[in-house]
Amino acid sequence: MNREALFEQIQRKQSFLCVGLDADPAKMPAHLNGDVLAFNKAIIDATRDLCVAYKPNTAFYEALGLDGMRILKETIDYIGDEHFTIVDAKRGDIGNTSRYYASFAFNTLGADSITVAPYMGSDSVKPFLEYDGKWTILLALTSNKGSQDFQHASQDGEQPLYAKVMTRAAEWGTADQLMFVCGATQAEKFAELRALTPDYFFLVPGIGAQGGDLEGVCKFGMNDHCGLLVNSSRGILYAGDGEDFADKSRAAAQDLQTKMASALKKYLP
Ligand SMILES: O=c1ccn([C@@H]2O[C@H](COP(=O)(O)O)[C@@H](O)[C@H]2O)c(=O)[nH]1
Repeated sequence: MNREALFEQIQRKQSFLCVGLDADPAKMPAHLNGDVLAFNKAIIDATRDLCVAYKPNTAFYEALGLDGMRILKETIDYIGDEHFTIVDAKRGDIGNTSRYYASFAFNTLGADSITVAPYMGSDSVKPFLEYDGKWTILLALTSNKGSQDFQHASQDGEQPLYAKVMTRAAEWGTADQLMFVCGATQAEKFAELRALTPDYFFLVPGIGAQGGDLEGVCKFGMNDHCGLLVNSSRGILYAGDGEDFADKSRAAAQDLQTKMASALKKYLP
């Protein structure tokens, strides 16, 4: 899916919501007996018209063993082409290995994008960027407390690491093939992040359970293509735990979509 098609979908649905598919059998409603695929399908059916993207985090599927890989693939197939799909795997290795991480996400799973860690530098990221029509989503300023350890640090009075990552990576990939992960818990930095990379989309996790600031993210992070995909995983998936869990998930997604529709009216240039 290209940037224009993504923006068209955002405008049509008045939503830039990404539903995170972090399916945890221990948190799923008891009556599903741990059937992760049935759970995912029910969540997808309940939220399709309210979101523009889905983000399965591979950790939850890897933990299920061989069956998890099948469920991950069947989930992505079930989502279909209308939505932007993000394989949240935070990959990145020497180039020869990254090529196979990229092949898994794009050829095997058929996803639109994969999250990648920038720590190993340009040759570890470039194999992901070689796929036409696919996206690399690079970790820039993550939502967790540990982002303070390295990402906020600067060496010898230079810009902080997150800023260096964004500036350098924008030389490797255009705004039509590269996005950045910027956590909603870092909303006070969004004006700076947007100034560093005016045209790029940001994948923004951290609202809901992690306490991120949706309004701040929208106010300082929106660009003329919206430029934001805001993710919620637990806040939507586990809004209910009874037979009506999908209705509860829909209500949680609807609440976010309503807020996003007002933010688009207020902040879309
Ligand atoms: O900085 C980051 C990068 C990735 N994540 C992932 O996003 C979801 C968030 O889940 P919630 O339940 O909505 O908190 C999860 O898959 C994380 O691994 C992130 O949180 N922060």
